[in-house]
Parts: sequence; C-alpha cells; structure tokens
Amino acid sequence: MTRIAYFGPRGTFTEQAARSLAEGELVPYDSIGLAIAAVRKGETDAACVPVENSVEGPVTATLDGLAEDEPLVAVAEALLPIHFSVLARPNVDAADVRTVASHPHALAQVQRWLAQNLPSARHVAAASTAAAAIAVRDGEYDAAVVAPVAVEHYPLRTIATEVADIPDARTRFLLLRRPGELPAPTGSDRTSVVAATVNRTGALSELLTELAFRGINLTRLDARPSKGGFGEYRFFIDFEGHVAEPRIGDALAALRRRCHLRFLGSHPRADGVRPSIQPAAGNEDFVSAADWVESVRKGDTA
Ligand SMILES: O=C(O)C(=O)Cc1ccccc1
Repeated sequence: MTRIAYFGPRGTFTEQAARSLAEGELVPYDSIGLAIAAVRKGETDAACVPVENSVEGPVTATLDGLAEDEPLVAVAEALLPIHFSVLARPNVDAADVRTVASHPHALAQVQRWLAQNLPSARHVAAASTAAAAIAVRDGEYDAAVVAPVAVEHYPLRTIATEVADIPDARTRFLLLRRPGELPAPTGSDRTSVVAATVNRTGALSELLTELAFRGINLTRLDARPSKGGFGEYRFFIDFEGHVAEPRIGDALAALRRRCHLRFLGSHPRADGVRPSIQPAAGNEDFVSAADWVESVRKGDTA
C-alpha cells in the first residue's frame, strides 16, 4: 500500500490535506523536515506538507527542505480554508486559561481573537497545532488553537469554534515525491523552481524578464537565505503552466542558461485557474516558430 508521510501528529491541518490528496497509509512525522526526509529516504512514497498561507506567507521549513539535499518534486496540491477551534481540558473554562499554545502560523491568524477573548493568556509556540493539543492534554498549557478535527483525536473540550481573524484564510499544501513520471498537463497547472543567481545587479530581474517576455504569470516569489553567506539568497518562483508545454519548456531553458536551477515540479492547480495567454505567447506560436527555424536550416526560407 502507498505510504504518505505528513506533518503530524494526528489531527493537523496537513493530515486533512493529505487525506484529500492521496489514498494509502498516512504516517505522521513530528516536523516538516522529518516528513520530507521520510520520502527522500524511501521510508514513504510521498510526503504532504504546507507550503504557503494567505496570512503568514511562506512555510520556510518546506522551502528550505525542497532546496537542499536530494531533489523532490511536487505532484499535487490542496488548498484548505483555515478556521480554528480552541480546545482545553474538560475541567478548564475560558476564564481559567493562562497559556494558549499552537503552531506559529496558527497563532498569527488568531491574534485579534485571542486579544478579545483570552486577553490575559500567554501565547506559546508549538511544533504543530496537534502538538499543542497534546501538550494541553498533558497539562503543560491551558488551551490549544487547533484544526477542528483535532477534537476527535484528543480528550479535550471545545471552548470556541470558527475562530479566524481573516475569514477566508487559506493554506496551500504540496504532495511531494521522488523525481519520476510527472503528472499530465491539465490546462490549469503550476510549475515551481528554485533559482540560485550570482549576486550582481539585475540578476533576479533578468530571470523574471525571461518569464515576462513569454507572457508567463508568476503565482509566487519568495526569497530565502542560501545559507552560503550573509546577503546570499535563493529565489522560489512559481508560475502558471506545465513543463510539458512548449512555452514553459522554452522559459525553463532560458532560466537554466542564467542560473543554477532546481525543478520542483509541474502539477494541477487546486483552484483550477487557467492562464491567460498573451499575444504570440501560446504553445502553437512557440511550435510554429521552432518549425520555421528548422525549415530555414534545411534551406527553405519561405
Ligand atoms: O499545525 C498544523 O496543523 C499544520 O498542519 C500547519 C498549519 C498551521 C496553521 C495553519 C495551517 C497549517
């Protein structure tokens, strides 16, 4: 049976995403790095991890995990609406809550709610929302901000539901595999790369211009320290389209000439958005232009 590592323990948002993305045995790991290492080492066939959310932005452990060590590719994504429940031990009332724990991305998304509803509680970062629930169960903290499903896994009482400062917050999750056959293009796809440029004037702008020239719309751009030296960065670039398309292949080849490039996958978009193709930038335009060059090389200049 297919085994899928996920950022656990049981009851995280990532478990929900993993269930929506793949069938098989779900295997929890206590950190994003461990889940990514599991698929890299072959302990599992795939790994499900969060990559970005609409409130806090990039999930840096995932970005760094993808840029380093053996390459992995994203083969699918899920976009989950994020609202939280707040759990406490059965004998603890909201008025008794002095400490509230959760994943930093969760705490960041409920700042206003906590200020209004648990104003005297100290906020404590936990490894994940479900790890916070376990710590509350074990008496370390008084309340946990969690995914609604967590209450099914831990003997805690729900003291609030539908908690979210920003009503339509979403998190995007990736299903990662070791490189192999890519998912087929669907017409609504995303391609991801990580680029390491030399540190000189215009280097990033040149990469982005290669995409802009081809009418390719970016869906995300993040910079992360390369860890090679102060001020050295690598760039995570997501854009519309699939490597199987001539226009995207042409763009990737251009990027590859200009920087160290790691391909992080082409897969269907969860939101189904289709690219708007710019004039003279469709796949047929690239194919007919390449055919024309071929015929010129053969002596036919018509
Ligand atoms: O801790 C979790 O449950 C996760 O899966 C990470 C996370 C945290 C907050 C919002 C979305 C995902």
